[in-house]
Amino acid sequence: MRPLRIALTKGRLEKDTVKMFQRMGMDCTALIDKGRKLILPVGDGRLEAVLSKAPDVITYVQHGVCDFGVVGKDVIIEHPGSFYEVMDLGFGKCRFALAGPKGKPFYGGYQSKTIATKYPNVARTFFESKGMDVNIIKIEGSVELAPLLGLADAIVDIVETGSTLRENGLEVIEDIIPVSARLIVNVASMKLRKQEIENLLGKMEQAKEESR
Ligand SMILES: Nc1ncnc2c1ncn2[C@@H]1O[C@H](COP(=O)(O)OP(=O)(O)OP(=O)(O)O)[C@@H](O)[C@H]1O
Ligand SMILES: O=P(O)(O)OC[C@H]1O[C@H](OP(=O)(O)OP(=O)(O)O)[C@H](O)[C@@H]1O
Repeated sequence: MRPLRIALTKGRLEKDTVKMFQRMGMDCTALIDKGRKLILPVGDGRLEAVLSKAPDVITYVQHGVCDFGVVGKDVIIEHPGSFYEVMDLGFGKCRFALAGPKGKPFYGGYQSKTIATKYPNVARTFFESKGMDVNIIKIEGSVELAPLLGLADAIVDIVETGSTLRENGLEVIEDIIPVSARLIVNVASMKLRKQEIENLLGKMEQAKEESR
């Protein structure tokens, strides 16, 4: 049988996952010294990590080529799919917020607003819940630029410390929803490799408790 495969969101969440694996007593040398390699053994070789972009983590888990995935709740909300979301991993904590130029009232006025975001579904759902009709423009990164350049009235984006907003003359208008990293599991793997998966989940829970 092939090793259990876990798809990791490259970057921030990958680093926090390595720390979690280390607390679980797993050898992460290959993951740390990975160079440009994208599939790496973890621990004794019964687990391998696949490094990918966040939305692709969901794609690989949903198709069953990876048994697990570590992905932000932000990405799960934006790209819903069929998989089990089994654990809040307790890292990658941030929140979705509506933000705009400091001191400039957002609500009110008759003209419909333009919102820039990397998360159009999240933004649409948020404004629908308020009964507000807005124009949404998809931006791929550094969304804070859009109001500065006059493209948008406000943004819906991830906020952690608030420094990116502050340093660019923006402020939170309203918090939307808290976000953290989640462990997702393929539906068939959960049945077919139940014992191995439950074993690993137990160790992850323990590592999470230890990090508190
Ligand atoms: N400032 C932040 N603080 C904490 N967690 C964050 C922060 N920004 C993003 N995240 C979480 O980490 C995940 C990965 O973010 P990361 O910035 O590493 O990649 P990305 O922005 O999605 O992709 P890219 O490689 O295109 O920048 C996000 O989906 C979110 O859950
Ligand atoms: O509140 P803060 O602590 O400043 O963090 C928030 C910033 O972090 C994320 O950006 P990221 O670094 O992922 O860059 P990108 O969105 O441009 O890829 C997010 O999109 C914000 O820009």
